[in-house]
Amino acid sequence: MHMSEIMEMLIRRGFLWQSFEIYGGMAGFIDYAPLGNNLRRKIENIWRKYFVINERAAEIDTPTIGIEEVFIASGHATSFTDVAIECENCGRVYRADHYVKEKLGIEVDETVEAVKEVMEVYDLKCECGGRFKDPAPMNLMFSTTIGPGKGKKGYLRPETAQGMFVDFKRLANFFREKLPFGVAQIGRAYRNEISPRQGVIRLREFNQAELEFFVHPGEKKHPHFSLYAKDVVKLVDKFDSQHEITLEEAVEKGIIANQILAYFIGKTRRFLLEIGIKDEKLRFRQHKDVERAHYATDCWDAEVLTSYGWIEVVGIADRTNYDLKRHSKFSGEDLSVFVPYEEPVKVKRRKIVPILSKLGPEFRQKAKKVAEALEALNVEADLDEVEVEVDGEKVKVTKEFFEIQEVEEEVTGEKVIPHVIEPSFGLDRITYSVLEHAFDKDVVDGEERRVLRLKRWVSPIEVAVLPLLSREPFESKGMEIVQMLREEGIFTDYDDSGSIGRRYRRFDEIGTPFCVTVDHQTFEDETVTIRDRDTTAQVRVKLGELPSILKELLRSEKDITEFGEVFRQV
Ligand SMILES: Nc1ncnc2c1ncn2[C@@H]1O[C@H](COP(=O)(O)OP(=O)(O)OP(=O)(O)O)[C@@H](O)[C@H]1O
Repeated sequence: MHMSEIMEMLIRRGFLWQSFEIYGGMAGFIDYAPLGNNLRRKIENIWRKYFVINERAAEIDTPTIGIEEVFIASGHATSFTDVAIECENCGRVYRADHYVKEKLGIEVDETVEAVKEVMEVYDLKCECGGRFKDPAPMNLMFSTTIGPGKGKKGYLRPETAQGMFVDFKRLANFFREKLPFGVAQIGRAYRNEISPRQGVIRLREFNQAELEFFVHPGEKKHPHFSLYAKDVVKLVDKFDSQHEITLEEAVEKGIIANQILAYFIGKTRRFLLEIGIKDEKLRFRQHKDVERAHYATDCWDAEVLTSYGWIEVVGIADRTNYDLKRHSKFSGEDLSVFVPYEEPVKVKRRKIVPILSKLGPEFRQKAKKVAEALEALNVEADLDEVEVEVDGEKVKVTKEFFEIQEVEEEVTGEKVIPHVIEPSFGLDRITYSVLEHAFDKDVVDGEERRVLRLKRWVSPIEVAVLPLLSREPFESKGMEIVQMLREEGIFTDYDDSGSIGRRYRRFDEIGTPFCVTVDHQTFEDETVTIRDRDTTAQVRVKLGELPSILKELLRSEKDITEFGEVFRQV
Protein backbone atom coordinates (compact mmCIF):
# COMPACT_ATOMS: atom_id res chain seq x y z
CA MET A 1 0.00 0.00 0.00
CA HIS A 2 1.45 3.33 -1.00
CA MET A 3 0.67 6.77 0.32
CA SER A 4 0.05 8.18 -3.16
CA GLU A 5 -2.43 5.40 -3.87
CA ILE A 6 -4.41 6.36 -0.79
CA MET A 7 -4.20 10.07 -1.52
CA GLU A 8 -5.36 9.48 -5.06
CA MET A 9 -8.44 7.65 -3.73
CA LEU A 10 -9.12 10.23 -1.02
CA ILE A 11 -9.07 13.06 -3.55
CA ARG A 12 -11.03 11.21 -6.26
CA ARG A 13 -13.75 9.96 -3.94
CA GLY A 14 -14.23 13.23 -2.06
CA PHE A 15 -12.48 12.91 1.31
CA LEU A 16 -9.72 15.53 1.09
CA TRP A 17 -8.88 18.16 -1.50
CA GLN A 18 -5.97 20.52 -1.95
CA SER A 19 -7.05 24.01 -0.90
CA PHE A 20 -6.94 26.73 -3.55
CA GLU A 21 -6.45 24.00 -6.15
CA ILE A 22 -7.51 26.06 -9.16
CA TYR A 23 -4.79 28.58 -8.24
CA GLY A 24 -2.11 25.95 -7.92
CA GLY A 25 -2.68 25.11 -4.21
CA MET A 26 -0.64 26.12 -1.18
CA ALA A 27 1.38 23.81 1.05
CA GLY A 28 -0.05 23.36 4.52
CA PHE A 29 -3.74 23.80 3.70
CA ILE A 30 -6.37 21.17 2.94
CA ASP A 31 -10.11 21.20 2.33
CA TYR A 32 -12.35 18.63 3.94
CA ALA A 33 -14.43 17.34 1.05
CA PRO A 34 -17.92 15.96 1.84
CA LEU A 35 -16.87 12.48 2.99
CA GLY A 36 -13.77 13.59 4.89
CA ASN A 37 -15.74 16.30 6.62
CA ASN A 38 -18.36 13.84 7.80
CA LEU A 39 -15.71 11.42 9.00
CA ARG A 40 -13.93 14.13 11.00
CA ARG A 41 -17.19 15.32 12.56
CA LYS A 42 -18.00 11.80 13.67
CA ILE A 43 -14.55 11.43 15.18
CA GLU A 44 -15.07 14.76 17.00
CA ASN A 45 -18.35 13.52 18.42
CA ILE A 46 -16.76 10.34 19.74
CA TRP A 47 -14.01 12.49 21.24
CA ARG A 48 -16.71 14.55 22.99
CA LYS A 49 -18.22 11.39 24.39
CA TYR A 50 -14.86 10.37 25.90
CA PHE A 51 -13.37 13.67 26.98
CA VAL A 52 -16.33 15.92 27.77
CA ILE A 53 -19.50 13.95 28.50
CA ASN A 54 -17.62 11.20 30.29
CA GLU A 55 -15.61 13.55 32.53
CA ARG A 56 -16.49 16.32 34.94
CA ALA A 57 -15.85 18.66 32.05
CA ALA A 58 -17.43 21.34 29.89
CA GLU A 59 -16.76 22.50 26.37
CA ILE A 60 -16.25 26.14 25.43
CA ASP A 61 -15.53 28.03 22.23
CA THR A 62 -13.22 31.04 22.25
CA PRO A 63 -11.86 33.27 19.45
CA THR A 64 -9.22 31.92 17.07
CA ILE A 65 -7.52 35.34 17.11
CA GLY A 66 -5.86 36.26 20.36
CA ILE A 67 -4.57 39.61 21.56
CA GLU A 68 -0.82 39.98 21.96
CA GLU A 69 -0.97 40.02 25.77
CA VAL A 70 -2.17 36.42 25.83
CA PHE A 71 0.80 35.11 23.90
CA ILE A 72 3.33 37.24 25.74
CA ALA A 73 2.06 35.73 28.98
CA SER A 74 1.94 32.18 27.60
CA GLY A 75 5.50 32.48 26.29
CA HIS A 76 4.52 31.76 22.69
CA ALA A 77 5.58 35.23 21.51
CA THR A 78 9.15 34.47 22.47
CA SER A 79 9.49 30.69 22.71
CA PHE A 80 7.19 29.19 20.09
CA THR A 81 9.92 28.86 17.54
CA ASP A 82 11.55 26.32 15.27
CA VAL A 83 15.09 26.68 14.00
CA ALA A 84 15.10 27.58 10.30
CA ILE A 85 17.90 27.40 7.73
CA GLU A 86 17.83 29.47 4.57
CA CYS A 87 19.80 28.76 1.41
CA GLU A 88 22.00 31.64 0.25
CA ASN A 89 21.63 30.52 -3.34
CA CYS A 90 17.99 29.54 -4.00
CA GLY A 91 16.38 31.17 -0.95
CA ARG A 92 14.57 28.04 0.19
CA VAL A 93 13.92 27.81 3.90
CA TYR A 94 13.82 24.51 5.78
CA ARG A 95 12.99 23.48 9.31
CA ALA A 96 16.49 22.57 10.49
CA ASP A 97 15.80 19.44 12.54
CA HIS A 98 13.65 17.92 9.78
CA TYR A 99 16.22 18.70 7.08
CA VAL A 100 19.08 17.25 9.15
CA LYS A 101 17.04 14.09 9.83
CA GLU A 102 16.13 13.72 6.16
CA LYS A 103 19.62 14.32 4.77
CA LEU A 104 21.87 12.94 7.52
CA GLY A 105 19.54 10.57 9.34
CA ILE A 106 20.39 12.07 12.73
CA GLU A 107 18.33 13.79 15.41
CA VAL A 108 19.50 17.26 16.34
CA ASP A 109 18.37 19.30 19.35
CA GLU A 110 16.16 22.18 18.36
CA THR A 111 18.63 24.88 19.31
CA VAL A 112 20.53 27.28 17.07
CA GLU A 113 23.85 26.15 18.57
CA ALA A 114 23.22 22.44 18.03
CA VAL A 115 22.08 22.97 14.45
CA LYS A 116 25.08 25.18 13.72
CA GLU A 117 27.46 22.55 14.98
CA VAL A 118 25.89 19.79 12.88
CA MET A 119 25.92 22.02 9.80
CA GLU A 120 29.62 22.68 10.22
CA VAL A 121 30.67 19.12 11.06
CA TYR A 122 28.75 17.61 8.12
CA ASP A 123 29.16 20.56 5.75
CA LEU A 124 25.42 20.54 5.18
CA LYS A 125 24.29 21.98 1.84
CA CYS A 126 20.93 22.84 0.32
CA GLU A 127 19.34 20.47 -2.21
CA CYS A 128 20.41 22.96 -4.91
CA GLY A 129 24.02 22.66 -3.75
CA GLY A 130 23.99 26.16 -2.22
CA ARG A 131 25.34 27.14 1.19
CA PHE A 132 23.07 27.93 4.12
CA LYS A 133 23.04 31.18 6.08
CA ASP A 134 23.42 30.84 9.84
CA PRO A 135 20.46 29.05 11.44
CA ALA A 136 17.92 31.31 13.16
CA PRO A 137 14.79 30.80 15.24
CA MET A 138 11.51 31.50 13.48
CA ASN A 139 8.30 32.13 15.38
CA LEU A 140 5.49 29.91 14.14
CA MET A 141 2.59 32.20 14.96
CA PHE A 142 0.73 34.09 12.24
CA SER A 143 0.45 37.69 13.34
CA THR A 144 -2.31 40.08 12.40
CA THR A 145 -3.60 43.53 13.19
CA ILE A 146 -6.89 43.99 14.97
CA GLY A 147 -8.81 47.09 13.97
CA PRO A 148 -8.00 49.81 11.42
CA GLY A 149 -4.76 51.71 10.95
CA LYS A 150 -2.05 50.81 13.38
CA GLY A 151 -4.65 48.82 15.32
CA LYS A 152 -3.64 46.32 17.93
CA LYS A 153 -1.31 43.42 17.43
CA GLY A 154 -2.90 39.99 17.50
CA TYR A 155 -2.00 36.43 16.62
CA LEU A 156 -3.91 33.51 15.20
CA ARG A 157 -3.92 31.03 18.05
CA PRO A 158 -1.32 28.24 17.74
CA GLU A 159 -3.33 26.03 20.11
CA THR A 160 -6.86 26.21 21.52
CA ALA A 161 -5.53 25.87 25.08
CA GLN A 162 -4.88 29.55 25.85
CA GLY A 163 -8.59 30.41 25.51
CA MET A 164 -9.26 28.04 28.37
CA PHE A 165 -6.52 29.43 30.62
CA VAL A 166 -7.61 33.01 29.98
CA ASP A 167 -11.17 32.10 31.02
CA PHE A 168 -9.99 30.22 34.10
CA LYS A 169 -11.48 32.53 36.72
CA ARG A 170 -14.96 32.23 35.24
CA LEU A 171 -14.53 28.51 34.66
CA ALA A 172 -13.48 27.86 38.25
CA ASN A 173 -16.56 29.72 39.35
CA PHE A 174 -18.72 27.71 36.92
CA PHE A 175 -17.38 24.52 38.52
CA ARG A 176 -18.08 25.94 42.01
CA GLU A 177 -14.32 26.09 42.71
CA LYS A 178 -14.22 22.32 43.14
CA LEU A 179 -11.29 20.41 41.70
CA PRO A 180 -10.78 18.42 39.55
CA PHE A 181 -12.60 19.73 36.50
CA GLY A 182 -11.93 19.73 32.82
CA VAL A 183 -12.45 22.26 30.06
CA ALA A 184 -12.46 21.22 26.44
CA GLN A 185 -12.30 23.02 23.17
CA ILE A 186 -12.48 21.78 19.59
CA GLY A 187 -11.40 24.23 16.95
CA ARG A 188 -8.89 25.59 14.51
CA ALA A 189 -5.26 26.31 15.34
CA TYR A 190 -2.69 27.98 13.12
CA ARG A 191 1.03 27.50 12.82
CA ASN A 192 3.14 29.01 10.10
CA GLU A 193 5.10 25.78 9.68
CA ILE A 194 8.43 26.41 7.97
CA SER A 195 8.37 23.76 5.26
CA PRO A 196 5.19 21.70 5.41
CA ARG A 197 6.11 19.03 2.91
CA GLN A 198 4.28 16.14 4.53
CA GLY A 199 0.92 16.55 2.81
CA VAL A 200 -1.88 16.31 5.31
CA ILE A 201 0.37 15.72 8.31
CA ARG A 202 1.87 19.16 8.73
CA LEU A 203 -0.70 21.84 8.14
CA ARG A 204 -0.66 25.56 8.66
CA GLU A 205 -4.32 25.59 9.63
CA PHE A 206 -5.46 22.51 11.48
CA ASN A 207 -8.03 21.18 13.94
CA GLN A 208 -7.36 20.48 17.56
CA ALA A 209 -9.44 18.89 20.27
CA GLU A 210 -7.92 19.78 23.63
CA LEU A 211 -8.87 19.01 27.18
CA GLU A 212 -7.39 21.00 30.05
CA PHE A 213 -7.96 18.95 33.18
CA PHE A 214 -7.33 21.06 36.28
CA VAL A 215 -6.24 19.20 39.39
CA HIS A 216 -4.95 19.91 42.86
CA PRO A 217 -1.12 19.93 42.58
CA GLY A 218 -0.85 17.38 45.36
CA GLU A 219 -3.46 15.02 43.91
CA LYS A 220 -2.41 13.89 40.47
CA LYS A 221 -4.84 11.04 40.49
CA HIS A 222 -8.07 10.30 38.68
CA PRO A 223 -11.08 8.75 40.41
CA HIS A 224 -11.68 6.42 37.44
CA PHE A 225 -8.11 5.21 36.92
CA SER A 226 -9.19 1.64 37.72
CA LEU A 227 -11.03 1.56 34.37
CA TYR A 228 -7.71 1.57 32.53
CA ALA A 229 -5.24 0.34 35.17
CA LYS A 230 -4.97 -3.16 33.68
CA ASP A 231 -4.76 -2.02 30.04
CA VAL A 232 -1.49 -3.07 28.43
CA VAL A 233 0.14 -0.25 26.50
CA LYS A 234 3.26 0.06 24.39
CA LEU A 235 5.53 2.72 25.83
CA VAL A 236 8.83 4.15 24.62
CA ASP A 237 10.38 6.06 27.51
CA LYS A 238 12.66 9.08 27.34
CA PHE A 239 15.73 6.84 27.30
CA ASP A 240 14.30 4.98 24.25
CA SER A 241 13.55 1.82 26.28
CA GLN A 242 10.45 0.01 25.16
CA HIS A 243 7.88 -1.44 27.55
CA GLU A 244 4.74 -3.45 26.99
CA ILE A 245 3.20 -2.98 30.37
CA THR A 246 -0.04 -2.29 32.25
CA LEU A 247 -0.67 1.35 33.06
CA GLU A 248 -0.79 0.47 36.75
CA GLU A 249 2.71 -1.00 36.61
CA ALA A 250 4.03 1.90 34.54
CA VAL A 251 2.97 4.30 37.31
CA GLU A 252 4.31 2.06 40.09
CA LYS A 253 7.70 1.83 38.36
CA GLY A 254 7.79 5.58 37.81
CA ILE A 255 7.92 5.28 34.01
CA ILE A 256 4.85 7.51 33.80
CA ALA A 257 5.20 10.42 36.24
CA ASN A 258 1.73 10.24 37.76
CA GLN A 259 -1.54 8.35 37.74
CA ILE A 260 -3.54 11.00 35.98
CA LEU A 261 -1.19 11.05 32.99
CA ALA A 262 -1.53 7.27 32.87
CA TYR A 263 -5.31 7.63 33.03
CA PHE A 264 -5.34 9.89 29.99
CA ILE A 265 -2.90 7.65 28.13
CA GLY A 266 -5.33 4.76 28.73
CA LYS A 267 -8.34 6.78 27.73
CA THR A 268 -6.62 8.13 24.63
CA ARG A 269 -5.72 4.59 23.59
CA ARG A 270 -9.30 3.34 23.98
CA PHE A 271 -10.61 6.34 22.03
CA LEU A 272 -8.15 5.77 19.19
CA LEU A 273 -9.02 2.06 19.02
CA GLU A 274 -12.73 2.86 18.97
CA ILE A 275 -12.38 5.10 15.93
CA GLY A 276 -10.31 2.49 14.10
CA ILE A 277 -6.62 3.02 14.85
CA LYS A 278 -4.89 -0.36 14.93
CA ASP A 279 -3.44 -1.30 18.31
CA GLU A 280 -0.33 -2.82 16.74
CA LYS A 281 0.35 0.53 15.02
CA LEU A 282 -0.03 2.62 18.17
CA ARG A 283 2.53 3.49 20.82
CA PHE A 284 3.12 6.19 23.44
CA ARG A 285 6.47 7.94 23.40
CA GLN A 286 7.79 10.05 26.24
CA HIS A 287 9.40 13.36 25.36
CA LYS A 288 13.10 13.57 26.04
CA ASP A 289 14.22 16.27 28.46
CA VAL A 290 15.51 18.50 25.63
CA GLU A 291 12.37 18.07 23.55
CA ARG A 292 9.72 19.04 26.06
CA ALA A 293 7.77 22.24 25.47
CA HIS A 294 8.65 25.25 27.60
CA TYR A 295 5.62 24.64 29.84
CA ALA A 296 5.64 20.88 30.45
CA THR A 297 7.17 18.57 33.07
CA ASP A 298 6.25 15.20 31.62
CA CYS A 299 4.81 14.62 28.18
CA TRP A 300 3.76 11.55 26.22
CA ASP A 301 2.85 11.51 22.55
CA ALA A 302 0.48 8.98 21.08
CA GLU A 303 2.23 7.94 17.89
CA VAL A 304 0.64 6.07 15.03
CA LEU A 305 2.44 4.15 12.30
CA THR A 306 1.47 5.38 8.83
CA SER A 307 3.16 5.49 5.44
CA TYR A 308 4.83 8.71 6.72
CA GLY A 309 6.42 6.64 9.49
CA TRP A 310 5.51 7.05 13.17
CA ILE A 311 3.61 10.32 13.52
CA GLU A 312 2.50 12.15 16.64
CA VAL A 313 -1.29 12.42 16.75
CA VAL A 314 -1.84 13.34 20.42
CA GLY A 315 0.33 15.08 23.00
CA ILE A 316 -0.49 14.37 26.64
CA ALA A 317 1.36 16.83 28.84
CA ASP A 318 1.56 17.74 32.48
CA ARG A 319 1.69 21.53 32.00
CA THR A 320 1.85 22.12 35.78
CA ASN A 321 0.55 25.57 36.73
CA TYR A 322 2.86 27.36 34.32
CA ASP A 323 0.10 28.93 32.21
CA LEU A 324 -2.15 29.99 35.10
CA LYS A 325 0.77 31.50 36.98
CA ARG A 326 1.90 33.44 33.94
CA HIS A 327 -1.58 34.74 33.15
CA SER A 328 -2.02 35.64 36.77
CA LYS A 329 1.23 37.59 36.75
CA PHE A 330 0.57 39.37 33.46
CA SER A 331 -3.12 40.16 34.04
CA GLY A 332 -2.85 40.92 37.76
CA GLU A 333 -5.80 38.57 38.42
CA ASP A 334 -5.78 35.98 41.15
CA LEU A 335 -6.16 32.65 39.32
CA SER A 336 -6.15 30.39 42.35
CA VAL A 337 -8.99 28.37 43.78
CA PHE A 338 -9.81 28.01 47.43
CA VAL A 339 -9.52 24.39 48.49
CA PRO A 340 -11.18 23.72 51.86
CA TYR A 341 -9.56 21.28 54.32
CA GLU A 342 -11.64 18.33 55.48
CA GLU A 343 -11.35 19.70 59.04
CA PRO A 344 -10.34 23.27 59.86
CA VAL A 345 -6.87 23.44 61.40
CA LYS A 346 -5.54 25.77 64.07
CA VAL A 347 -2.31 27.51 63.24
CA LYS A 348 -0.22 29.93 65.22
CA ARG A 349 1.22 32.76 63.26
CA ARG A 350 2.89 36.04 63.82
CA LYS A 351 0.76 38.70 62.39
CA ILE A 352 1.31 42.31 61.63
CA VAL A 353 -1.32 44.56 63.14
CA PRO A 354 -1.24 47.93 61.42
CA ILE A 355 -1.64 51.06 63.54
CA LEU A 356 -4.28 52.78 61.50
CA SER A 357 -4.10 56.12 63.30
CA LYS A 358 -0.49 56.49 62.15
CA LEU A 359 -0.87 54.95 58.67
CA GLY A 360 -3.63 57.36 57.65
CA PRO A 361 -1.71 60.64 57.85
CA GLU A 362 1.44 59.09 56.36
CA PHE A 363 0.02 57.12 53.42
CA ARG A 364 -3.23 59.03 52.83
CA GLN A 365 -5.45 57.42 50.14
CA LYS A 366 -3.14 54.40 49.98
CA ALA A 367 -3.39 53.76 53.71
CA LYS A 368 -6.16 51.18 53.47
CA LYS A 369 -4.35 49.13 50.87
CA VAL A 370 -1.09 49.34 52.81
CA ALA A 371 -2.90 48.10 55.91
CA GLU A 372 -4.40 45.17 54.01
CA ALA A 373 -1.06 44.26 52.50
CA LEU A 374 0.56 44.37 55.97
CA GLU A 375 -2.13 42.11 57.44
CA ALA A 376 -1.61 39.55 54.71
CA LEU A 377 2.11 39.19 55.50
CA ASN A 378 3.50 36.25 57.41
CA VAL A 379 6.37 37.28 59.60
CA GLU A 380 8.92 34.97 61.17
CA ALA A 381 10.60 37.37 63.56
CA ASP A 382 10.38 40.90 64.92
CA LEU A 383 11.20 43.33 62.16
CA ASP A 384 12.20 46.96 62.01
CA GLU A 385 10.87 47.44 58.54
CA VAL A 386 8.79 45.53 55.94
CA GLU A 387 8.11 46.01 52.28
CA VAL A 388 4.69 45.55 50.69
CA GLU A 389 3.42 45.97 47.16
CA VAL A 390 0.53 48.32 46.58
CA ASP A 391 -0.81 48.91 43.05
CA GLY A 392 2.38 47.48 41.60
CA GLU A 393 4.54 49.84 43.65
CA LYS A 394 6.88 48.73 46.43
CA VAL A 395 6.25 50.55 49.71
CA LYS A 396 8.57 50.46 52.75
CA VAL A 397 6.82 50.58 56.14
CA THR A 398 8.85 51.08 59.32
CA LYS A 399 7.98 49.56 62.67
CA GLU A 400 6.36 52.65 64.16
CA PHE A 401 3.34 51.90 61.93
CA PHE A 402 2.66 48.35 63.12
CA GLU A 403 2.85 45.84 65.95
CA ILE A 404 3.69 42.17 65.68
CA GLN A 405 1.38 39.84 67.57
CA GLU A 406 1.27 36.06 67.82
CA VAL A 407 -2.26 34.84 67.08
CA GLU A 408 -3.93 31.47 66.79
CA GLU A 409 -6.20 31.27 63.80
CA GLU A 410 -8.54 28.69 62.46
CA VAL A 411 -7.69 27.97 58.86
CA THR A 412 -10.41 26.33 56.80
CA GLY A 413 -8.50 25.76 53.60
CA GLU A 414 -5.84 27.06 51.26
CA LYS A 415 -5.56 28.85 47.96
CA VAL A 416 -3.92 26.81 45.22
CA ILE A 417 -3.13 27.42 41.61
CA PRO A 418 -4.22 24.16 40.01
CA HIS A 419 -1.97 22.08 37.81
CA VAL A 420 -3.26 21.06 34.43
CA ILE A 421 -3.02 17.80 32.54
CA GLU A 422 -3.58 18.35 28.86
CA PRO A 423 -4.44 15.73 26.27
CA SER A 424 -4.16 17.60 22.96
CA PHE A 425 -5.44 15.85 19.85
CA GLY A 426 -4.60 16.69 16.25
CA LEU A 427 -7.84 15.80 14.50
CA ASP A 428 -6.44 16.01 10.98
CA ARG A 429 -3.63 13.57 11.63
CA ILE A 430 -6.06 11.29 13.42
CA THR A 431 -8.60 11.40 10.60
CA TYR A 432 -5.90 10.66 8.04
CA SER A 433 -4.46 7.78 10.12
CA VAL A 434 -7.92 6.27 10.51
CA LEU A 435 -8.26 6.32 6.72
CA GLU A 436 -4.85 4.73 6.19
CA HIS A 437 -5.46 2.01 8.76
CA ALA A 438 -8.81 1.21 7.15
CA PHE A 439 -7.43 1.04 3.61
CA ASP A 440 -7.34 -2.57 2.43
CA LYS A 441 -7.48 -4.77 -0.62
CA ASP A 442 -8.83 -8.28 -1.02
CA VAL A 443 -10.19 -10.53 -3.72
CA VAL A 444 -13.94 -10.95 -4.23
CA ASP A 445 -15.39 -13.09 -7.00
CA GLY A 446 -11.91 -13.52 -8.45
CA GLU A 447 -11.40 -9.74 -8.71
CA GLU A 448 -9.24 -7.44 -6.64
CA ARG A 449 -11.32 -4.92 -4.70
CA ARG A 450 -10.36 -1.90 -2.67
CA VAL A 451 -12.17 -1.65 0.59
CA LEU A 452 -12.07 0.94 3.35
CA ARG A 453 -12.68 -1.05 6.51
CA LEU A 454 -13.78 1.93 8.60
CA LYS A 455 -15.52 1.23 11.88
CA ARG A 456 -19.24 1.29 11.15
CA TRP A 457 -19.87 4.24 13.48
CA VAL A 458 -17.39 6.55 11.74
CA SER A 459 -18.27 5.75 8.14
CA PRO A 460 -19.29 8.94 6.36
CA ILE A 461 -22.01 7.18 4.40
CA GLU A 462 -23.61 4.53 6.54
CA VAL A 463 -26.00 2.92 4.11
CA ALA A 464 -26.32 2.88 0.33
CA VAL A 465 -29.64 2.01 -1.24
CA LEU A 466 -29.26 0.36 -4.61
CA PRO A 467 -32.12 -0.67 -6.89
CA LEU A 468 -31.14 -3.90 -8.63
CA LEU A 469 -32.26 -2.45 -11.94
CA SER A 470 -32.29 1.21 -12.90
CA ARG A 471 -35.89 1.43 -13.93
CA GLU A 472 -39.34 1.63 -12.38
CA PRO A 473 -40.63 0.44 -9.99
CA PHE A 474 -37.15 -0.30 -8.51
CA GLU A 475 -36.13 3.35 -8.52
CA SER A 476 -39.20 4.72 -6.74
CA LYS A 477 -39.04 2.00 -4.13
CA GLY A 478 -35.35 2.72 -3.62
CA MET A 479 -35.99 6.46 -3.14
CA GLU A 480 -38.78 5.67 -0.70
CA ILE A 481 -36.36 3.60 1.40
CA VAL A 482 -33.72 6.35 1.24
CA GLN A 483 -36.22 8.83 2.62
CA MET A 484 -37.30 6.44 5.36
CA LEU A 485 -33.68 5.89 6.49
CA ARG A 486 -32.77 9.57 6.31
CA GLU A 487 -35.71 10.40 8.53
CA GLU A 488 -34.25 7.99 11.05
CA GLY A 489 -31.01 10.00 11.01
CA ILE A 490 -29.00 7.45 9.03
CA PHE A 491 -26.52 8.90 6.50
CA THR A 492 -27.91 7.30 3.37
CA ASP A 493 -26.90 7.54 -0.28
CA TYR A 494 -28.63 6.27 -3.40
CA ASP A 495 -26.99 4.97 -6.55
CA ASP A 496 -28.61 3.48 -9.61
CA SER A 497 -25.85 3.84 -12.20
CA GLY A 498 -23.87 0.88 -13.48
CA SER A 499 -23.97 -2.81 -12.67
CA ILE A 500 -24.84 -3.81 -9.13
CA GLY A 501 -21.35 -5.33 -8.72
CA ARG A 502 -19.71 -2.05 -9.68
CA ARG A 503 -21.94 -0.15 -7.31
CA TYR A 504 -21.02 -2.44 -4.42
CA ARG A 505 -17.34 -1.82 -5.21
CA ARG A 506 -17.87 1.93 -5.23
CA PHE A 507 -19.35 1.88 -1.75
CA ASP A 508 -16.72 -0.61 -0.50
CA GLU A 509 -14.05 1.85 -1.59
CA ILE A 510 -15.49 4.69 0.51
CA GLY A 511 -16.15 2.46 3.50
CA THR A 512 -19.96 2.28 3.46
CA PRO A 513 -20.65 -0.66 5.77
CA PHE A 514 -24.06 -1.67 4.40
CA CYS A 515 -25.77 -1.71 1.03
CA VAL A 516 -29.51 -2.27 0.86
CA THR A 517 -30.76 -3.71 -2.42
CA VAL A 518 -34.26 -3.53 -3.82
CA ASP A 519 -34.78 -6.62 -5.96
CA HIS A 520 -37.67 -8.51 -7.62
CA GLN A 521 -38.67 -10.15 -4.36
CA THR A 522 -39.14 -6.74 -2.71
CA PHE A 523 -42.36 -6.34 -4.64
CA GLU A 524 -43.59 -9.80 -3.70
CA ASP A 525 -43.03 -9.81 0.07
CA GLU A 526 -41.78 -6.33 1.16
CA THR A 527 -38.23 -7.55 1.88
CA VAL A 528 -34.84 -6.17 0.90
CA THR A 529 -31.31 -7.49 1.16
CA ILE A 530 -28.57 -6.01 3.31
CA ARG A 531 -24.97 -6.61 2.25
CA ASP A 532 -22.03 -6.36 4.63
CA ARG A 533 -18.99 -4.53 3.26
CA ASP A 534 -16.41 -6.67 5.06
CA THR A 535 -17.73 -10.20 4.57
CA THR A 536 -19.87 -9.41 1.49
CA ALA A 537 -22.51 -11.67 3.08
CA GLN A 538 -26.13 -10.74 2.35
CA VAL A 539 -29.27 -11.29 4.37
CA ARG A 540 -32.91 -10.73 3.53
CA VAL A 541 -34.94 -8.69 6.00
CA LYS A 542 -38.44 -7.26 6.26
CA LEU A 543 -38.60 -3.68 5.08
CA GLY A 544 -40.46 -2.62 8.23
CA GLU A 545 -37.58 -3.84 10.38
CA LEU A 546 -34.85 -2.31 8.23
CA PRO A 547 -34.24 0.94 10.18
CA SER A 548 -33.98 -0.74 13.58
CA ILE A 549 -31.73 -3.52 12.25
CA LEU A 550 -29.44 -1.02 10.54
CA LYS A 551 -29.26 1.14 13.65
CA GLU A 552 -28.23 -1.80 15.75
CA LEU A 553 -25.67 -2.92 13.20
CA LEU A 554 -24.24 0.58 12.92
CA ARG A 555 -23.54 0.94 16.62
CA SER A 556 -22.10 -2.56 17.09
CA GLU A 557 -19.81 -5.04 15.40
CA LYS A 558 -22.52 -7.66 15.26
CA ASP A 559 -22.54 -10.18 12.44
CA ILE A 560 -25.14 -9.38 9.83
CA THR A 561 -26.24 -13.03 9.64
CA GLU A 562 -27.79 -12.69 13.11
CA PHE A 563 -30.44 -10.42 11.61
CA GLY A 564 -32.05 -12.28 8.75
CA GLU A 565 -32.15 -15.21 6.45
CA VAL A 566 -28.82 -15.57 4.68
CA PHE A 567 -29.37 -14.78 1.07
CA ARG A 568 -25.83 -14.98 -0.22
CA GLN A 569 -22.69 -15.84 1.68
CA VAL A 570 -19.33 -15.45 -0.02
N1 LIG B 1 1.19 21.61 11.84
C1 LIG B 1 0.32 20.71 12.29
N2 LIG B 1 -0.56 20.14 11.44
C2 LIG B 1 -1.46 19.24 11.87
N3 LIG B 1 -1.55 18.84 13.15
C3 LIG B 1 -0.69 19.39 14.03
C4 LIG B 1 0.28 20.33 13.66
N4 LIG B 1 0.99 20.70 14.75
C5 LIG B 1 0.48 20.00 15.77
N5 LIG B 1 -0.53 19.21 15.35
C6 LIG B 1 -1.36 18.31 16.17
O1 LIG B 1 -1.69 18.91 17.40
C7 LIG B 1 -1.31 18.06 18.48
C8 LIG B 1 -0.87 18.85 19.68
O2 LIG B 1 0.09 19.83 19.33
P1 LIG B 1 1.56 19.89 19.92
O3 LIG B 1 1.86 21.30 20.20
O4 LIG B 1 1.75 18.87 20.99
O5 LIG B 1 2.34 19.42 18.60
P2 LIG B 1 3.90 19.47 18.34
O6 LIG B 1 4.57 18.59 19.31
O7 LIG B 1 4.35 20.86 18.20
O8 LIG B 1 3.87 18.77 16.89
P3 LIG B 1 5.14 18.54 15.94
O9 LIG B 1 6.27 18.12 16.83
O10 LIG B 1 4.69 17.46 15.00
O11 LIG B 1 5.36 19.86 15.26
C9 LIG B 1 -0.21 17.17 17.90
O12 LIG B 1 -0.20 15.93 18.53
C10 LIG B 1 -0.61 17.04 16.46
O13 LIG B 1 -1.49 15.93 16.29
